[in-house]
Amino acid sequence: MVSTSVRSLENHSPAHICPFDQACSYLEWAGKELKLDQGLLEILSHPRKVVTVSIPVKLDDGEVRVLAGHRVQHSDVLGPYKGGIRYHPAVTLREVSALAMLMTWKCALVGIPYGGAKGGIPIDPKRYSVGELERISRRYISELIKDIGPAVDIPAPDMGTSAREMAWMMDTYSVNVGHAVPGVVTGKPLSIGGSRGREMATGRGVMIVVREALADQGKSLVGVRVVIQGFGNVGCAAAELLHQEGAKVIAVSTGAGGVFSQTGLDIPALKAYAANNHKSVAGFPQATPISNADLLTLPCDVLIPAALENQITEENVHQVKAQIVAEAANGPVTLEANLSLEARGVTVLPDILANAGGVVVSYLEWVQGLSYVFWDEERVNREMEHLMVQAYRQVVQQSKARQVTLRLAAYTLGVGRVAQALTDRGLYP
Ligand SMILES: NC(=O)C1=CN([C@@H]2O[C@H](COP(=O)(O)OP(=O)(O)OC[C@H]3O[C@@H](n4cnc5c(N)ncnc54)[C@H](O)[C@@H]3O)[C@@H](O)[C@H]2O)C=CC1
Ligand SMILES: O=C(O)CCC(=O)C(=O)O
Repeated sequence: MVSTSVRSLENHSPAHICPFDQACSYLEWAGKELKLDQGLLEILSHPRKVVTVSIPVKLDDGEVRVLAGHRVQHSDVLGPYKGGIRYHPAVTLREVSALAMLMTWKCALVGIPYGGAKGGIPIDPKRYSVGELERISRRYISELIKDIGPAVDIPAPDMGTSAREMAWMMDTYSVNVGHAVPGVVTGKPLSIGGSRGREMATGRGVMIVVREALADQGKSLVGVRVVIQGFGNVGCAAAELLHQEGAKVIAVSTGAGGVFSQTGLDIPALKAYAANNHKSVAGFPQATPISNADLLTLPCDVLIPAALENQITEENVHQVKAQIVAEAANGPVTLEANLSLEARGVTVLPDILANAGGVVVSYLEWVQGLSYVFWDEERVNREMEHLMVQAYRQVVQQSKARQVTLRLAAYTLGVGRVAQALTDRGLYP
């Protein structure tokens, strides 16, 4: 099974592990378990549409730079394409294609009526001024104007983007079509139709599935030792909520390094420190510095990679000491490392389940916007928790029924539902 259009591209991913090959391997694995036809798998392994646009931008010093902006629409069988936009130097078309495919299985798994997409621009946003980022975001969306829309493709934040970029994108789209269209993006500020609870949603979803997995082992979150790689939107929210629930977050990191405390970090203080320290946790008092590599191998109960893909690989998997690995990031554990963890009895909560809280609240934001009725945060959190716990239970049930790990259970549910819809719609055979 080869997706020639995307696979023919060169791979520049960290650790030389191609995220798109990984995503196709997971698809193949699920397809084999489900005994899906090869032709059906062939369709599912190809993104429906791959768009790369040029983004000319005039920098503050007058230099003109032309950036590449990608948007990959993997599947719209279940509904409009849905997925975040990433600003990170390691963005490639292969990476975006892999992440788009994951979005398809994720939305199907949690039962929301969306397909999967992802976007990205290979830039380090820290190296651009706010004005430059605004010009880049607006031009990117202008170039994609015919490819997105509230019933077509709905972007959202991912690494390196936030409500601020979503507001620029919503405004650019709206100005182009001549009226306000809040439903074109999710993860917007509250002032223009954002949803309460979206900012914390992905981290909250991570906390919920970790809590459920611990409960299935007869444990609670209280006193559980947690290590988190990444302290951005997802990692910081997960740390805060786990801390509130009584877990002991003993180490966290950002790209600039991490901090460790055997007795548990003061997360509210660390959050305030990072906010005043260019989003970095390095140098936080009352904690010991730790490298990102050492952080991943700390003795702990729960390890939460919440940054980039391919962080736990064949190289370091044997040093991982956690009992539960919750994939808050997309694709942080490679296929081989995942098999090794599962063989050792480590519970791996797969990305398409563990980090689905974000897209679930994006869906709730879209629903609120389309119905012009906005909910309080308690209601948003309650609806999200219901969908997350339901998805977790279905994955556990599938895992028991098929005698497979949680990852394969989640993938068979997600892939199976898309395959069923494709067949019911008459798109296959
Ligand atoms: N924002 C969202 O709603 C969702 C995000 N995700 C995934 O979660 C992950 C994190 O996304 P966000 O928190 O939104 O991004 P973010 O940009 O807000 O934060 C990323 C964090 O990772 C850190 N980081 C970057 N490179 C690192 C490295 N080499 N080692 C350690 N830390 C590093 C950054 O310093 C930052 O703390 C990504 O994989 C993303 O796809 C998944 C679902 C939804
Ligand atoms: O909120 C969304 O629509 C997408 C979030 C996302 O990019 C992800 O779940 O990886």
